[in-house]
Amino acid sequence: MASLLGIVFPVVTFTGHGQLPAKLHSRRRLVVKSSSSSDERQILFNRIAPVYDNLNDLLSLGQHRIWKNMAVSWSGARTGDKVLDLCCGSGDLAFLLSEKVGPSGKVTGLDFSSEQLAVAASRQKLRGRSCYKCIEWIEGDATDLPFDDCEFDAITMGYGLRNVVDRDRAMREMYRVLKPGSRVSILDFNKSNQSMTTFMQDWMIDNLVVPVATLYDLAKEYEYLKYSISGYLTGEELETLASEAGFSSARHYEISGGFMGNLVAVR
Ligand SMILES: C/C(=C\Cc1cc(O)c2ccccc2c1O)CCC[C@H](C)CCC[C@H](C)CCCC(C)C
Ligand SMILES: C[S@@+](CC[C@H](N)C(=O)[O-])C[C@H]1O[C@@H](n2cnc3c(N)ncnc32)[C@H](O)[C@@H]1O
Repeated sequence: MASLLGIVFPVVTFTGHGQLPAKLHSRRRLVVKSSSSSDERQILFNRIAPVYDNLNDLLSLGQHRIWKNMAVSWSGARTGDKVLDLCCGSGDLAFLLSEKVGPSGKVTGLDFSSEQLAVAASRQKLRGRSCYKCIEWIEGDATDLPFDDCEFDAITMGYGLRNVVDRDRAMREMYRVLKPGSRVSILDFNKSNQSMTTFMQDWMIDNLVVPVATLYDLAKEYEYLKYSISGYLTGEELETLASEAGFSSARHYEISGGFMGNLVAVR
């Protein structure tokens, strides 16, 4: 397991109109723990979809765009490739992939949240570059992919695997649909072995993330972050998960002081 420290001063940008929507209408309160079901997670991501992008920019001071760029670079996606962004959400990594593969390539973004996919499609309409036209959005489950064996030249998964209930099955599906010799690049929070890192992550979520999310009646949804990180796999365990799914090699890189991590596995 290697460690890369990438701290760059970002410019915070807002997608859409730069304004966060007014407080979301409060509905049934959601309590989502790391033991939550797939349906509860689907509800969660549908519910946060309207503010997801802007809160990510605000709460990470724009850093998440750097981490996503790193994940896409590590995927090895090149001009003309056919690539998959799993758990694509509002499409951040899919858009970055389309810039790598260009108009001659093909990007598929898959997610089981219809609301997240609606945001992705609306963002795509606002973008003029020809490379963005090559993206298609599919509503589906990462544990049961609607694709043939050996279909893709690269796969990315940004902040998705931690949220998938059956991670073993998702990893096996990624192996199945990847071409031999191709890579999967999986970006997520890092479940650190360093108690100070874990303390800092929890402190930031409790004292920065959740208070801001509370302004949008999303406290429970963002509290889930902490539970999901504690229920996630360490870098070493992710490397083992990939190897057990059949990948020939797997390396987990810690980034941004160990707050985040990226698994790169080769089929
Ligand atoms: C893009 C990021 C998180 C995506 C994300 C993933 C999830 O599983 C969620 C679950 C429930 C609600 C929301 C999400 C979600 O947004 C990472 C950046 C955004 C984070 C919300 C901000 C986290 C702050 C870090 C703990 C500290 C950042 C330090 C940095 C050096 C400033
Ligand atoms: C935190 S978001 C990440 C979105 C995007 N990749 C990004 O980096 O911003 C996690 C996404 O995973 C999706 N997701 C969780 N479990 C899934 C599953 N089993 N199948 C498909 N999508 C899933 C959610 O709907 C959500 O859009």
